[in-house]
Amino acid sequence: MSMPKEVPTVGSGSEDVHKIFDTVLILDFGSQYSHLITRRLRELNVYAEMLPCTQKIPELDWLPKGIIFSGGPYSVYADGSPHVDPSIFELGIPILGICYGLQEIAWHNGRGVSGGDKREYGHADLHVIRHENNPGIDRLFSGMTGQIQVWMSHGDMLSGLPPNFVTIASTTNSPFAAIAHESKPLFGIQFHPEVTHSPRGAEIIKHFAVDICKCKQDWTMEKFINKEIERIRNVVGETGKVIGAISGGVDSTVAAKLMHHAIGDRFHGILVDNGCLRLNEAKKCHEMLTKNLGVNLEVVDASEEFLSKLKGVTDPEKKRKVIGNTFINVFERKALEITEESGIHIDFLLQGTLYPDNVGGLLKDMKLKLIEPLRELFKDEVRALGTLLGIKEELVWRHPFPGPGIAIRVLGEVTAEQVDIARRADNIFIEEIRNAGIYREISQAFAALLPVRAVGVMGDQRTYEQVIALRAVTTVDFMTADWYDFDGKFLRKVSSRIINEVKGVNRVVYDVSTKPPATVEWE
Ligand SMILES: Nc1ncnc2c1ncn2[C@@H]1O[C@H](COP(=O)(O)OP(=O)(O)OP(=O)(O)O)[C@@H](O)[C@H]1O
Ligand SMILES: O=c1[nH]c(=O)c2[nH+]cn([C@@H]3O[C@H](COP(=O)(O)O)[C@@H](O)[C@H]3O)c2[nH]1
Ligand SMILES: NC(=O)CC[C@H](N)C(=O)O
Ligand SMILES: [Mg+2]
Repeated sequence: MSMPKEVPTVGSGSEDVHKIFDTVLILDFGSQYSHLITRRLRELNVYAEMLPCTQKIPELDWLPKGIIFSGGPYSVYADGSPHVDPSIFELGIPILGICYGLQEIAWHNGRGVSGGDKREYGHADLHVIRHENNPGIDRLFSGMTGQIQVWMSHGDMLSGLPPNFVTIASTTNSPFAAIAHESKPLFGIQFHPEVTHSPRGAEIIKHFAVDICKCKQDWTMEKFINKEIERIRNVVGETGKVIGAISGGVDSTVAAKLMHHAIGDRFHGILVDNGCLRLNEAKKCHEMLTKNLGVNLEVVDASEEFLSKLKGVTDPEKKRKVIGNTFINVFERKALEITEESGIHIDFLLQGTLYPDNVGGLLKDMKLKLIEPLRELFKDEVRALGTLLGIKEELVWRHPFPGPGIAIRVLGEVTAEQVDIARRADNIFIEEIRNAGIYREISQAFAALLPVRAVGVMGDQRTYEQVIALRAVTTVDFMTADWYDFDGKFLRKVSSRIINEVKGVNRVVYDVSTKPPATVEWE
């Protein structure tokens, strides 16, 4: 569940934004799809924000035009399960409950929810029930009649209709699959309209946000840029300085450009060479960002520090922790150094965090406050933003590269020698993908170095060397992914180049696993 963050953060969502845009507030009960609700609303050009489910509306300094309760992994009737502040139902603001959210509405409005006999996961046929004699009560389903396909993921269900509610849709397993209050703007649906598996889900969300909540559809990327630049200027003040964690990846590049627009040279980007970057990455990024984007960027070579801390570490999560903590140490040291040199105190650290990124726990002890201008956005929105800001296509369409870098692509212990092997193989793979003109068709590609040795023969000599696994996937959102179907000739060429050019490798394999059950990365 999204809990309030442990670090002070100044993401989007200062009070002024609510003066400009009508806002739908999503109260998050921890569903894996909560952020997709925000996403669907923004596709309608409706501004949306998500807060923890326990948020009390009177404590906000703005009022949402509508509220959506997300789904969640809990059961409303269980001890300790999360609940909204009950006064929320008295505000007169339209509410839509999704899955757990529906159950929460029923639970607060005097009706039981219980474990059903049958769980419903996957597709279901929803029978829409029209109410000719009660016009408007079924307007969530305007223009829909008969059966529509929806996607379900629940085990609990309403054991009856709460007083003053009517049923507006049902399925064979859920007699109260959608309900509406007779006089108040309260709606609940058992299915998930936010996932693409509910083909008419976006329409249902539109009916709620636009027809029921009367939200204006005026949220655009251009407005986002202006709002964000103004917000950054307000937060940072006229003389404040910001340092930025810049990796050369899409997200931090776009964030840096935005920051540069907002405060110019008072922004100081820092690219940390953690010893696990791609081949010549630090140098290439430095050139691209300073020359093409005019961003003030310094490369800090901390590779020895990172590699020495990674010594003996083989567990993937431990690698991430070590690297995350070392990043923080480097940034804090750097901030102090700049303060000592210039006498200007540095309060802020810019990060290219996106909506679906999970930055959790790591930053607990950090003294710098985070500025995360892209916190609200998804990858494709960031690419659209980058394009609007005039960033070159080559940069905007780079494949994502994880913060821990090659450290999680060298399976087992990370040493400079192992990173070097993986990095050289990776470089050949990506080079050939670019030469073949298929870079944009692939969402992400890389080489991983396996910690096993295999027997081979090279120039009549027996070899006993390591294996490179190539991975290339296509995906929309990185939640699910498919392997890319290269032709044999291409793979033959890459394999031959890697085995010939990269010392220490005598075998290349291609990973043909989908996500799920595999992940994109090998660690
Ligand atoms: N080597 C690095 N030096 C400085 N900051 C870094 C480095 N690696 C990652 N970061 C910070 O961590 C954030 C998260 O990394 P992430 O890989 O998700 O984003 P990105 O590198 O900006 O974009 P992309 O997803 O395209 O790789 C970055 O936006 C950046 O702020
Ligand atoms: O910044 C990052 N730090 C990490 O620790 C990390 N682990 C995975 N990834 C990236 O997330 C996407 C999905 O990866 P998985 O299928 O392996 O979880 C892919 O794009 C991965 O590259 C990371 N990015
Ligand atoms: N996806 C959900 O919101 C599930 C809600 C509840 N835990 C159920 O199983 O019915
Ligand atoms: Mg990256």
